[in-house]
Amino acid sequence: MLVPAIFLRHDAMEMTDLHSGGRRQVPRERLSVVVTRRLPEPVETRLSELFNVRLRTDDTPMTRAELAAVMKEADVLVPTVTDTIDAALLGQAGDQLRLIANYGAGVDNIDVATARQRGILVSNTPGVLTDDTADMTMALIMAVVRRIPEGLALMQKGEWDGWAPTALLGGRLAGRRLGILGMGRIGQAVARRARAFGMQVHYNNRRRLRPETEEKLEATWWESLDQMVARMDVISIHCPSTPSTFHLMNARRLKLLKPEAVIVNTSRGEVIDENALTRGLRAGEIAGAGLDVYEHGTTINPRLRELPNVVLLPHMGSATLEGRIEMGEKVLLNIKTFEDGHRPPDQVVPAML
Ligand SMILES: NC(=O)C1=CN([C@@H]2O[C@H](COP(=O)(O)OP(=O)(O)OC[C@H]3O[C@@H](n4cnc5c(N)ncnc54)[C@H](O)[C@@H]3O)[C@@H](O)[C@H]2O)C=CC1
Ligand SMILES: O=C(O)C(=O)CO
Repeated sequence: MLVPAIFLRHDAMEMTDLHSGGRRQVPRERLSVVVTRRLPEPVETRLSELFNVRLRTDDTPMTRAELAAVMKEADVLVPTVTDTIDAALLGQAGDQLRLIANYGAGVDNIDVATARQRGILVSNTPGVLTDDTADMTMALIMAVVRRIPEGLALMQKGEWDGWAPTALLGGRLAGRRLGILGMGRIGQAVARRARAFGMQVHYNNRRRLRPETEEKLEATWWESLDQMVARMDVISIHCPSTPSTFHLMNARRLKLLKPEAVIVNTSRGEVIDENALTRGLRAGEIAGAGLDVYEHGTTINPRLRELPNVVLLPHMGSATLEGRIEMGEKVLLNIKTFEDGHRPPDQVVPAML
């Protein structure tokens, strides 16, 4: 693996004095940075070299009280996607808290609008986890459509009694219609993979893609999500969790799915009404589901676990060592750029959401 550039720099204690025409290097106090979870070791090491950092010693999430306490002291908070940084916590934050550098692409865990009102910048880690999450999406699509967990269970139980012409028949991906909801970075990476598998790619997005991008992806645009949902064999969700995407896949829309269709979600659980999905799956109105994320965090509808046509993963879409180190690199760059007096390259503002 290539060592990212940020891990090779050693200018932690110096900054260019812009007022003297950039000629003088001036020492300055290091930013105090608090990280809420354990991060891959190279990331923690580099953070410690660059900043006055307080790392988490055990790999448990901070309690709300711990978050409130560190937000009173830090210049920069590095939370992860499971830390809820809401208006109440932001209201108690110390005046010196200037940047929340999220270790994650999704920022639905942070009240970005309130942070902005309080003059606190927010940044995230987009792009570096696109391929990994798209790979996992394809893995989920294949697992559900080709019934991989059922085969696995048979083998693990030692119950396989040999090849049979009619055993565990799934569906062929080639030719199937994939409807992508949210055609941003990950949606487009899924589209490219799906085309390689011979799937027909369709999409609904807040904005239609440029014609050349659409052409390159060989993707068909649907202005109406309802109409797209009703015609697809697979629906894959890649829009962020925002007030406007909450339960976008609600009971009414789930009912539009063809009974042989499957639904996959590696975005955020809140986009699907999980209870309605469970009902639809149990009633045979939806053929299967592959989920990496859940509406209520780790509290998963127990009925989902009982269904053989449902594949559940523990939010591991971006879980590669490479991706997690590159997410750290993004966090480092965002903090360092901010420390140097510029906007973090991955700043998130409410208008983007
Ligand atoms: N499972 C995992 O481990 C991971 C999950 N994620 C999730 O994936 C999400 C997407 O990530 P990216 O593709 O990098 O984001 P992105 O910002 O590049 O793409 C999101 C797309 O959704 C579209 N969108 C927003 N609201 C919409 C609506 N109401 N209807 C239709 N389309 C809408 C946007 O226009 C944009 O094209 C993240 O916000 C995060 O929640 C991201 C990384 C890893
Ligand atoms: O980055 C994100 O948004 C995730 O869900 C975890 O990588």
